[in-house]
Amino acid sequence: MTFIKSAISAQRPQYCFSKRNYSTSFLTHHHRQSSSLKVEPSLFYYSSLLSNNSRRHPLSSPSTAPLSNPRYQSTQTTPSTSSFNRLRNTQASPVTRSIPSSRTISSSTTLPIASNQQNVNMSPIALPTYHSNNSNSSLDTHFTNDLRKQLGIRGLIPPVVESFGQQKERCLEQIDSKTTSIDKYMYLANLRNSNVDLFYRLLIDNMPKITPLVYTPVVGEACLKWSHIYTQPEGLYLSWADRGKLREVLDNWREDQVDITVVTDGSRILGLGDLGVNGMGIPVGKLALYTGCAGIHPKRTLPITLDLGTNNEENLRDPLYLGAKMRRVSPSEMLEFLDEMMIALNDKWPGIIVQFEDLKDPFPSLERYRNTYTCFNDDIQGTGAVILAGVMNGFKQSGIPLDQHKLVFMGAGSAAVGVARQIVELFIKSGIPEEQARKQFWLVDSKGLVTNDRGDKLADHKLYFSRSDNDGKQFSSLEEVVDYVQPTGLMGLCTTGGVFTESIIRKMAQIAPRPIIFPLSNPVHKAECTFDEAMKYTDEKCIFASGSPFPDYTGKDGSVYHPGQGNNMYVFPGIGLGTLLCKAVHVSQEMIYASAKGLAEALNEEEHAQSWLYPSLDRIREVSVRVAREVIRSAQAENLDRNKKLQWLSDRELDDFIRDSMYDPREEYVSPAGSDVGSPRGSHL
Ligand SMILES: NC(=O)c1ccc[n+]([C@@H]2O[C@H](COP(=O)([O-])OP(=O)(O)OC[C@H]3O[C@@H](n4cnc5c(N)ncnc54)[C@H](O)[C@@H]3O)[C@@H](O)[C@H]2O)c1
Repeated sequence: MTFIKSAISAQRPQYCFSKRNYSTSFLTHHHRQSSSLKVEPSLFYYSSLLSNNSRRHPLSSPSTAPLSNPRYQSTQTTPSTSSFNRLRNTQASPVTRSIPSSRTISSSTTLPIASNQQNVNMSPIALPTYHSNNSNSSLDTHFTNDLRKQLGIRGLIPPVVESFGQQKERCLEQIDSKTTSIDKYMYLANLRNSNVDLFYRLLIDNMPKITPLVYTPVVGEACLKWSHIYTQPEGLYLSWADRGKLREVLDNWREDQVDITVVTDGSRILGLGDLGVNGMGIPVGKLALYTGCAGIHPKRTLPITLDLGTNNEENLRDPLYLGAKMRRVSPSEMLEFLDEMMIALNDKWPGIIVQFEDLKDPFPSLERYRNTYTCFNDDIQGTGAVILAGVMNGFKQSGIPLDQHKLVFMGAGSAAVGVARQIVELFIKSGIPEEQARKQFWLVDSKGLVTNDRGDKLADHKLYFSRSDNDGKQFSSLEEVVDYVQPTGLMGLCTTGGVFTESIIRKMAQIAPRPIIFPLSNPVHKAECTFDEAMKYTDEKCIFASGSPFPDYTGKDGSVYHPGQGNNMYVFPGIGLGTLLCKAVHVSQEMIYASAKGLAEALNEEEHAQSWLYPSLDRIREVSVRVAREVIRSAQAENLDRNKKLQWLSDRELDDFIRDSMYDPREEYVSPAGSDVGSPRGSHL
């Protein structure tokens, strides 16, 4: 049914809109050729069966209706004291009938495929008789006997009717049987494309095991080999060759509504450098985490990779490289391209959340768009928030008052500056004047301590923390800086493994009773020190978090210590979910700060008792609810929210609403005879 919708919408003329600087060259109406559409009766039968039973959250918009553009349309405030439950009961319009967004199967021979993360040719193509409508498995052992009868597919699936539990068991067995990480990655990619619900059930129920195979670290290897392991399209490529026509390219995406996109230009993928379009694994993986961790519906996510050339010689020489074989366009050309993209995206999907990822220079785009569009940069802001959350808990454990902390940062790139700026916010909010708060930071880069009289031209983003109180002294080594500053905390964001030496760590233990040591560089071999080293050289006193996972440490008395991991997945899914649900106009600095506060407060009693800095990843969906709640409250406080109805909910009611909004594939939604047939939860997202 979804592809029927897609085919119909493909024939609709697209709206034009006028906006300053909008190039008229891509303000065209386009009509698509009508594709031939043959649908067998069973599809309609199944569709009506499902639609008759689908349910919808009363506070939500129908899944087929795009979210209103918060910039142009304000949702009326509901000045009511009614509780969430009253809203639930009284505001529910007669059930909005909609076709479930997943676990719908179709039977067609000449339909264009509507695929979640596939960009396919518009012309009718021959399909197998039973093809998925939305990347779902065409024939699923999950289908009940009744459903198989109704669809006329008896005998085409193995006889047994399986639960998610049984299906997951097989998946896990197959993953374990694969010997290389990349084989596991490819198996999961195939599952994501062939059986969306099962993939996400597997991910949600096995977060610590599956996440590293879907995202970091394995996605790094996948990106390095992307052009060689490629089997099927995922995501959308916006190419330099298509500039001036980006709006038309967006029309090729087969979903009516997209709520969130992750955009990379592949210029700085993880710590691996310029990988060009091979960076597509990053937006694909990150959006899988948006769905897994925060329940943003997979149909409403869009991975985008910009093909603006590559300066990677290997790519340029590789006959199988999947992108344009040209050198990268200039930074100003790239900004022009981004301008067009942002306008086109917001024209096609008003209010879409844009998350920038792994751009070589992430600051210009963030500064340019943060107050105009709903966007954020995870490398700067997400990192800043997640580390701030750990630091908030760490400061409490350190026993040192906030205004007496002195923090040395090894590294002064986007992550370091993002983290330092967030901690400044904390200091300011706690009553420390900004000028004083700023002076509690010492940033060191590859040229030494960042000072005003160092002799080189500092990048703009370093200026805020550049020091002039160094009495003309220049420091070329971290140890000299530590001796001079006597810091209470050491943050490593310099991509250079082992620079927190034994001697430096021991000094930290002499300076502070419980020194904060955060070696945050990824992957593991680039970490500034290991958990083992930090614990050993501080006599097990350090407050520790890393970017990459480290094994537990067993202390001298046999106690087992668990290292904190400042993983961005603690915050970005909740930031996206909160922003989406309250329909925020922008993602403000306050909202980012609030996400950190939400994360810091998400620890349960047991985790607090063990002095953890971050909650268990097993509870990530609950953590995302908490983060989303804080993001929504912050947007409300700044009047950036357009979904005013949420203002009338208590925190508990708001949490319930957030939970109810999350996509969560469940058994009961696929039983044709059951009363609750319909979309998995969160269909309105
Ligand atoms: N949640 C997390 O833990 C998290 C999030 C984002 C980034 N990171 C990690 O942070 C690191 C930095 O990321 P980024 O995006 O800021 O990179 P970047 O390239 O923008 O910055 C690196 C900085 O380190 C400095 N540097 C490099 N070598 C150095 C050396 N030997 N001594 C001192 N300074 C040196 C550079 O001058 C630069 O200022 C990466 O390893 C990344 O994986 C971790």
